[in-house]
Amino acid sequence: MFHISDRKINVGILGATGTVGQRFIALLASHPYFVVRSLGASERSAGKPYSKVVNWKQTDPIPAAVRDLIVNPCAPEHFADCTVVFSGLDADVAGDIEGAFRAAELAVFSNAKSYRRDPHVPLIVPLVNAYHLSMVPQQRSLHSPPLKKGFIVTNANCSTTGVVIPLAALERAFGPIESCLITTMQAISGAGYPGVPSLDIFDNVVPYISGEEEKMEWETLKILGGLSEGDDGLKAFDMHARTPLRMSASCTRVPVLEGHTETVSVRFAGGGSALFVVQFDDPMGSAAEC
Ligand SMILES: NC(=O)C1=CN([C@@H]2O[C@H](COP(=O)(O)OP(=O)(O)OC[C@H]3O[C@@H](n4cnc5c(N)ncnc54)[C@H](OP(=O)(O)O)[C@@H]3O)[C@@H](O)[C@H]2O)C=CC1
Ligand SMILES: N[C@@H](CC(=O)OP(=O)(O)O)C(=O)O
Repeated sequence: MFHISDRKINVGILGATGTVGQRFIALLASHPYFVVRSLGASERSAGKPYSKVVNWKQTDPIPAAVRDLIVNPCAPEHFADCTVVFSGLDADVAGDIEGAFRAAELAVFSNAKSYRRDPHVPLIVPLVNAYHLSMVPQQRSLHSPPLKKGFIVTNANCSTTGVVIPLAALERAFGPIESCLITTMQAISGAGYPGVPSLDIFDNVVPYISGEEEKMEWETLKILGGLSEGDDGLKAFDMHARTPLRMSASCTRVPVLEGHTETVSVRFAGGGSALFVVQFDDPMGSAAEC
């Protein structure tokens, strides 16, 4: 009998020295079929052993399998052994680098925002819209030149991820939502390391996180909306167009180390409303509790 764990898949991590990259390494350390083969970071870290350049912030020690790996520059030729890369790159550089890895026929799963608005890139929260992965063949075929294996898939903003899970469940139970009002209380871990200055966050609530509100409003529509097909035969993300959804988010940062909280108020197109609180421990996407 075939067991998936019999088939090892070599993976690389881009941005391996950062907060998200470290979390990837910790999560993959005892994975049954992903094996971390290559680590990438900036020229500042490249050429040195991982343990010497990383400012390790996880509770468990650096896994033995990666401690002594020499960090590579983020160029596809250093990841020739890999079929998949997970990216925790700084968004300022993720666009070009992830694009080059896709063009080199690697499967790229990114945490950065750079491709989330791309009309051919799925923005996936697995419990909600895994079916959006059906966009991948079109993404490959429209690439110039067309690709056989390369593609990019992104995950969502952490606050978006936490809220779309209950929103999708509510829509399944009670029909389309027509308006949604969210207030977030986001932990400082979401801002990475060193993150928010202590004098700004200690004994305070910071009432604004740059770009966060727009991301929550836009990403929610892409994730909860379906797929439509145009006259040209191309698939498109319909952005909840069949039953328009008005989103309004207000994002704040609170002096909590880990765990975002959000209060959410929704009104259903068919009448009725709901008010709930969602709390999740891991900004990279653990299950939400309502
Ligand atoms: N989707 C989600 O839930 C979340 C997504 N994010 C996103 O993930 C990404 C990483 O965040 P975070 O880990 O906090 O960031 P960090 O600043 O901690 O890490 C950034 C990483 O990018 C690398 N890097 C920076 N510049 C370059 C370059 N020119 N070439 C190659 N590598 C480079 C750094 O390497 P070096 O150490 O050598 O400088 C480091 O490994 C961001 O885009 C962030 O917005 C973050 C939190 C949650
Ligand atoms: N903005 C989130 C983390 C983050 O980096 O989001 P994004 O992946 O959308 O850039 C926070 O500060 O808690």
